[in-house]
Amino acid sequence: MNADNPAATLLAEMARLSPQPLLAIEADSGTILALNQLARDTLGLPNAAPALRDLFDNPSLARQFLLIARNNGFIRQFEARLNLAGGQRVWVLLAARLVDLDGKSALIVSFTDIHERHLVEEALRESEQRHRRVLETANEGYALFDARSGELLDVNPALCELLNYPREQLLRMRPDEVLTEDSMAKLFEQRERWGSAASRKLELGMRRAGGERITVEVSLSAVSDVDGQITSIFALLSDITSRKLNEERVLYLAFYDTLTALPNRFLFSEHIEQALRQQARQGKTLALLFIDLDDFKQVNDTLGHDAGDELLKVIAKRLLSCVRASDTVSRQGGDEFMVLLANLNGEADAVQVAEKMLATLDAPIELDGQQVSVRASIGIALCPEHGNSAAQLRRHADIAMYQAKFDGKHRYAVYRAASED
Ligand SMILES: Nc1nc2c(ncn2[C@@H]2O[C@H](COP(=O)(O)OP(=O)(O)OP(=O)(O)O)[C@@H](O)[C@H]2O)c(=O)[nH]1
Repeated sequence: MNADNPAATLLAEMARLSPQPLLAIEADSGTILALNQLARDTLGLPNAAPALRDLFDNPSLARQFLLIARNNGFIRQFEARLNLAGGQRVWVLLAARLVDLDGKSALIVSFTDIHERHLVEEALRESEQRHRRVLETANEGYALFDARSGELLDVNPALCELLNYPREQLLRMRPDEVLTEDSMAKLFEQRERWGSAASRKLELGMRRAGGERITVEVSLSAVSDVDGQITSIFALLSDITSRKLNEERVLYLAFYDTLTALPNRFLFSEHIEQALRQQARQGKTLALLFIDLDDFKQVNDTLGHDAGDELLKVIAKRLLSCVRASDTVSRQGGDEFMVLLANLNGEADAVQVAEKMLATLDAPIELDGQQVSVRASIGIALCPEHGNSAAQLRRHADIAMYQAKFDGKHRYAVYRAASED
């Protein structure tokens, strides 16, 4: 112990025992004046200590460090990479305080090894930047929104383009300004059930700036905090409007007649099966009416095929006007239509509809300035009287229709067992 200056001896002893590396540096030149054993070992310095700038792997950072310390009198946190013993270069967090040393400014400097943390943070920063670059250049729209308020937190350029809004405007908008009402309800329902799954796919309707409606496929992923609470939702959106329209078109073509927009043969068969099941439960009468236009060929031959098409469309509308919403009018092909009447009390009800159809069709139709008159023959088959299957009913309505043609056209005929011969 230094008997002349016990306090100095104590300080020297404290510095020796400190778990922190400590250095005393001349504030102007950066020359190292003293350092504790831990600093000496960590930095691998010889007894003749070099200047601070030799310790920094970036000398301009060393200059900056000294400047700040001199100006502020202290530095709480300063990240730098130091050259350590054995040639290692390690990230450290430096702290410093300016002190007066016999009229000269000196700095007491300590540092903590943060190499691992720094590398992890750097990797995170890089990965964040990579992800951001992917999102910035992606064709898919991206949105991050608050799980509780639904507020949009982030969007990428593809989403701005998809919805046709500038980024700043989009970020200020409420979800219900871009989502349709049903889609809002769908999303809300999802939110209630978020806990059960980490990600979901939904089809949602959206409105672009200007009002155009689009359909998007949205993949939603929940983002949780350390306590497992869902804080935000990450959404990737792709425009599937044209795919949906194509699907709808394909479905439409499969089930509907493009000329008249009536159900086609295939969809009509489905309706018959359904009606037969209902008939079996309720026991009411079901009627199948087979309608074939009379002498339609003449219309085509005299006025042309396009006029014939127009006529078929008018006839479809007129037939529809004769039935209830729960009945089905279909076009089977050519000039043949079939109508399914459900929940009848008996034959008389079916006959009444057939008579109404004949009368309605009778009214002249104007085509290209000409008055055209179209008539039809109708065959009627009833369930259960004339059969319990779609095939039987079709066959018997067909036979009855030919009976009507045979009897002079422009009339209806109800199937009679004898007429099968
Ligand atoms: N314009 C038009 N004509 C069609 C279409 N499909 C079939 N046709 C025509 O409809 C006519 C049907 O004739 P048919 O049922 O055989 O005979 P019809 O002249 O109606 O005589 P009857 O049935 O005996 O009263 C034919 O000339 C077909 O070419 C169509 O989609 N559009």
